[in-house]
Amino acid sequence: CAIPPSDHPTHSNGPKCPSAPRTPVCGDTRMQHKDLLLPQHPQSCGTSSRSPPASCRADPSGHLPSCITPFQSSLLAIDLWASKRLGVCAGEGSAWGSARPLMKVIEVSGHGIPWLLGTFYGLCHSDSSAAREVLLNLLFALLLDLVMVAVVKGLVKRPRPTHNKMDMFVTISVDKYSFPSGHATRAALVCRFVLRHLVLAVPLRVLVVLWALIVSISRVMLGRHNMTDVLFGLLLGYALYGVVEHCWLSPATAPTLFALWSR
Ligand SMILES: CC(C)=CCC/C(C)=C/COP(=O)(O)O
Repeated sequence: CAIPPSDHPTHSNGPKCPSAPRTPVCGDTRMQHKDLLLPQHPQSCGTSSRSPPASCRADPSGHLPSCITPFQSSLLAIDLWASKRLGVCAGEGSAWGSARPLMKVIEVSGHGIPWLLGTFYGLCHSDSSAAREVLLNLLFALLLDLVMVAVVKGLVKRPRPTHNKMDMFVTISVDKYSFPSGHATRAALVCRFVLRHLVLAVPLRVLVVLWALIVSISRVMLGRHNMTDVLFGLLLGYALYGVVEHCWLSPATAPTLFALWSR
């Protein structure tokens, strides 16, 4: 990676930022300011639209944490650069653009709508009380996941990568933000849930784990997310399963809810 002189953090008509890191440029994957967390505050140091220094974006009235260190901003820069390189299905003209339709099928397999509708359908049509208990808890897990992801996205407000084409199947307003990946949280949560509560043969268990990994990797390949969005999403989904397990709904703990679904 080279650092072009034009990206030096001192701007001719703005405040000087001597300690700010410069932005690496590799091939045509130059990072832009909007790739970093948030829209810039007008008073913050880097007023240029070209790679302003991350540490100068620390702004008490803005959305970036004021404590971001040069080390953290370097990690973010690496994340943006590597994610852009890995976004090989971000468009039809991208390096692996022909695989984009397949990636979009994988995307739908991890989308909230099919999971919510499928779980609800199963709940309405299941005859066994044990199956109803598992499905009711899966529904709770999926809703909890949607709420948590929406809250974190709304708080962090990290924009999606600039190379992302916003052509996703059914989104809600916070889905313009990227951190964390809702698909990754759902994949990790559903994977843990299924492995714990469904009796599956080993090859099927392996397939479930592979599905979760493929859904997660496809988020970066499609250009929807940076790697840190997906990694945090996986951790969040994994942790959310712990909450679901802790609050496990049963006829003893939630009798009214179970009465709704009993026949
Ligand atoms: C509308 C419903 C029920 C769910 C939205 C699902 C969705 C579009 C999540 C965004 O996922 P990423 O954060 O991985 O892009």
